[in-house]
Amino acid sequence: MPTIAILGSGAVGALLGAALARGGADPVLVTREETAALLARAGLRVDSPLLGDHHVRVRVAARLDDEADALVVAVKAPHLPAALQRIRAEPGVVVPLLNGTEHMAALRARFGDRVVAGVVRVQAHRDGPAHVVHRSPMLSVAVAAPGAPALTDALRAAGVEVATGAPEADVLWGKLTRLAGLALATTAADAPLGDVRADAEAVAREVAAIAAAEGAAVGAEAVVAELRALPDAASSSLRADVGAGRADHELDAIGGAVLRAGARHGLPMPRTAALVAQVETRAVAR
Ligand SMILES: NC(=O)C1=CN([C@@H]2O[C@H](COP(=O)(O)OP(=O)(O)OC[C@H]3O[C@@H](n4cnc5c(N)ncnc54)[C@H](OP(=O)(O)O)[C@@H]3O)[C@@H](O)[C@H]2O)C=CC1
Ligand SMILES: CC(C)(CO)C(=O)C(=O)O
Repeated sequence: MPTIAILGSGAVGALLGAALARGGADPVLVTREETAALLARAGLRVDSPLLGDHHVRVRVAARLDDEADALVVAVKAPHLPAALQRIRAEPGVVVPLLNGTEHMAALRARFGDRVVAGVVRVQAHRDGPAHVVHRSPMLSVAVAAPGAPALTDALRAAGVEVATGAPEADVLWGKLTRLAGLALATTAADAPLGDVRADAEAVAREVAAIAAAEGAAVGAEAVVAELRALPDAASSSLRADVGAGRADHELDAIGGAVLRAGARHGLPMPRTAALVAQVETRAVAR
């Protein structure tokens, strides 16, 4: 059985850890000391329309000292440098599931070409450190070429939908193009998608142009059609984080990364820039 470590025991890390544990794998969640102690004592409560509502025990540690076949990285971007200090071993493959693109360089500086891009599609949040709430049955992971079979075989066995083999740019920019409009428009207005569809679609078109410049096969109209198919009530974790006054929101990893890439390619990003500025104002005011 491959050894899988997950850095971060939040919404994504805990949900995948719970799925893997229930699927018969023996993952270890690497997380902060206090959280590790609590999870070791109390285990993890999961409310999930996909996995069922259950209580599960998952191994936890505050550091990864032992070899692992795969390391999943599931912390928010602002915590990445500090969280990486906990990884003292050299995992066989490292698959980050962060939103954004710029974490790839930081991870490659540490782990070299063992880093394989990944993204997760899920709507989940934590209700305290030992309780994860999965809000819809969607849970899918995409891992770019050359893949990470030690991880993806175990995820499939645990019932998680997995796609593999697409080029890295398609995986990262495909997710960011789908996310940026939804995240920036809902957060800038502090409103659900139904109230801000025009902004979300305008940003998606601007980001799709960057994705194309980055060599990703991401069709603007396909993304806009997906946005149109989302319910009016759809929202984003960026909106939830900024609304809750969390300092570790991912505006820079999402909007900042998009604007920097736009500047690199000389592409105008007027709607994205305006929404990023509005979110910054909201975040500072809290
Ligand atoms: N939630 C979602 O629905 C989705 C999230 N994502 C992406 O997944 C990534 C993770 O998000 P999410 O799981 O929601 O985030 P959460 O805030 O729920 O969880 C983050 C986890 O990181 C841990 N952490 C923070 N600092 C450190 C540190 N120094 N050392 C070890 N662990 C640390 C936190 O620990 P502690 O428990 O102690 O606070 C927490 O367990 C983000 O990039 C997000 O954009 C992508 C798609 C959907
Ligand atoms: C849009 C969503 C829920 C898709 O996974 C997401 O990634 C986020 O809000 O951060």
